[in-house]
Amino acid sequence: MDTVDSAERPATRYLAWADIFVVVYDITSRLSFQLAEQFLQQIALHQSDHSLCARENHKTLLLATKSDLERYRQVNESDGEKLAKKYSALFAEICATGQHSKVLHALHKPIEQLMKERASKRSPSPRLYSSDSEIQRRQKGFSMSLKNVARSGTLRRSKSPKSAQQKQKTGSKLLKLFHN
Ligand SMILES: Nc1nc2c(ncn2[C@@H]2O[C@H](COP(=O)(O)OP(=O)(O)OP(=O)(O)O)[C@@H](O)[C@H]2O)c(=O)[nH]1
Repeated sequence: MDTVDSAERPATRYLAWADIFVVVYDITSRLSFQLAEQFLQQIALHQSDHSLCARENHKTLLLATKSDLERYRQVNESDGEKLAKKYSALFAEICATGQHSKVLHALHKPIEQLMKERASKRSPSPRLYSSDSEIQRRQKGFSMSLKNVARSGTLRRSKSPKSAQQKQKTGSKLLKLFHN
């Protein structure tokens, strides 16, 4: 995701649906590092309260770019690592203009981890996932509601002969009128 767009809407709108957050800073800019921490804080806050979130869990990757510009470095690699650790994020220093394989590897890691975690949480069979007692409870609840429906139907049906008689009476009155 790119949190900067032409509409200048708040970046927090991504928090509800994102599976993976990639927070990028520039090693030649201390300010970008500080901003990265602010984003990490927002993500951590969101993760502690899932009430607005449709996702089960997330992964966060803290990505430091411009590792080729060593002479302009303002943020040590260890500072990046520490920050990532503080927010339980993955960390990588990359150079966008250099080896693409390193960039790809860094981006692939959180995807891989998330998929593994979700696969291990998912049950191989839905029948095994719900306990037998849970299934029985649901079946009991269902049959109870069926009984209630049937009961209310019987009540209605007990009223219906009366109304059928009334209909018949009205019909015969109308026929008499026509005959007359
Ligand atoms: N040398 C070097 N330059 C980079 C690297 N990553 C990005 N740049 C350069 O930094 C500038 C900004 O890169 P962008 O990817 O546009 O950064 P951004 O933060 O998305 O910028 P905005 O879209 O303007 O907000 C461009 O000129 C890039 O070529 C890197 O790893 N090394």
